[in-house]
Amino acid sequence: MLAVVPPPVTVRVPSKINLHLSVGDLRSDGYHDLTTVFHALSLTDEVTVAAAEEPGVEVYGEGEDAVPTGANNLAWRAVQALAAHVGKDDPKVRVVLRKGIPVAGGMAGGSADAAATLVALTGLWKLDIGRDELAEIAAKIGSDVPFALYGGTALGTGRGEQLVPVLSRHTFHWVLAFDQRGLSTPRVFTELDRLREAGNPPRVGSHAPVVEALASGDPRQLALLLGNDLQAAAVSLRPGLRRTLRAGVNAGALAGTVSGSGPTCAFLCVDAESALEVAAELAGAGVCRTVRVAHGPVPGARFVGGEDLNRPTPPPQVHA
Ligand SMILES: C[C@](O)(CO)[C@H](O)COP(=O)(O)OP(=O)(O)OC[C@H]1O[C@@H](n2ccc(N)nc2=O)[C@H](O)[C@@H]1O
Ligand SMILES: Nc1ncnc2c1ncn2[C@@H]1O[C@H](COP(=O)(O)OP(=O)(O)OP(=O)(O)O)[C@@H](O)[C@H]1O
Repeated sequence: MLAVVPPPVTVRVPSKINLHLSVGDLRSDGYHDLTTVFHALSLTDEVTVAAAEEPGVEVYGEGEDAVPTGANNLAWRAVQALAAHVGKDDPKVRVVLRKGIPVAGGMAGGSADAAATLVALTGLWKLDIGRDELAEIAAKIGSDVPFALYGGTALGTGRGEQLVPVLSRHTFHWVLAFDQRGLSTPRVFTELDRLREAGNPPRVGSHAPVVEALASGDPRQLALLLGNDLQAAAVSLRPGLRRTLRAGVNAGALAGTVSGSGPTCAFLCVDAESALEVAAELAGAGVCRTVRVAHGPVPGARFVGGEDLNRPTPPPQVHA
């Protein structure tokens, strides 16, 4: 009898920025308590999973050479975590990543791929597992993985894995400046600890005003409130980011912030038209590798129709 091979499954997954990121002290488990407002952006990765005799990971697109394809790829860790959860040993799966999210850019690209892989495998393996059960598996893979499952705008606490949705009435328009190289997340947290031991870098206040600004939907109000405790550490490790942040505001953005652990800078613009103008001017300013426009909030990891494993990666929008 012929075995029936299920068709490949593709999932699109958003990147994130942190509109507000307050970092507490170092915990005994090596993590820091956080309070953060996550915001999912339309800059996405696509993940296809397919049954295959030769299991493994393939990576195409943004930063493909910097992404491991072995057991430490976060997408492969998701395959193993879900397989263990449902008692499948030796999962025969091929995972194809089409990356649009910058690698080690502070936009949770690897976490996004892990979240997308979990969702895609529920389709491939026909599993009846809801988002909340997937989120528990996701949190074991990384602090940012659960948010990529839900998307939207959410308040994150704990390591960032405990989530509550936040009402956001408006589509906000962003310009993203990718840096030449990535930054290691643990290194940026360690640099913040060092800066705090040496002095008193500024700390962001409460997240409450950011939540109010999101409910009002006014980008000008939100722009005044963007804040990230990791920004001082990212700038300390990559001083050129100061120039990038200034250049975005000089180009007409309402405000700029380092995204998460950096080095990507996110600039909030008044509307879609302004974002295109800011992107064009920033691309010409010579302060970053590549510029993209994006909007948020957008939903979390979602199935995409029309499977084709050989589909090329979409071209970038604006180049520096
Ligand atoms: C900077 C953020 O992107 C903000 O959303 C996240 O906190 C980072 O999340 P992530 O990349 O999923 O991080 P994980 O893979 O969980 O952790 C990587 C490393 O970052 C540091 N880390 C991460 C999260 C956290 N709350 N405290 C930390 O100190 C730890 O050294 C940890 O070993
Ligand atoms: N699927 C993946 N995509 C990108 N990087 C991956 C992946 N799997 C493992 N990695 C490794 O993880 C490192 C961090 O990648 P990632 O792109 O998730 O960083 P990040 O966006 O700064 O993360 P975060 O914002 O969650 O801190 C990379 O340098 C790479 O070596």
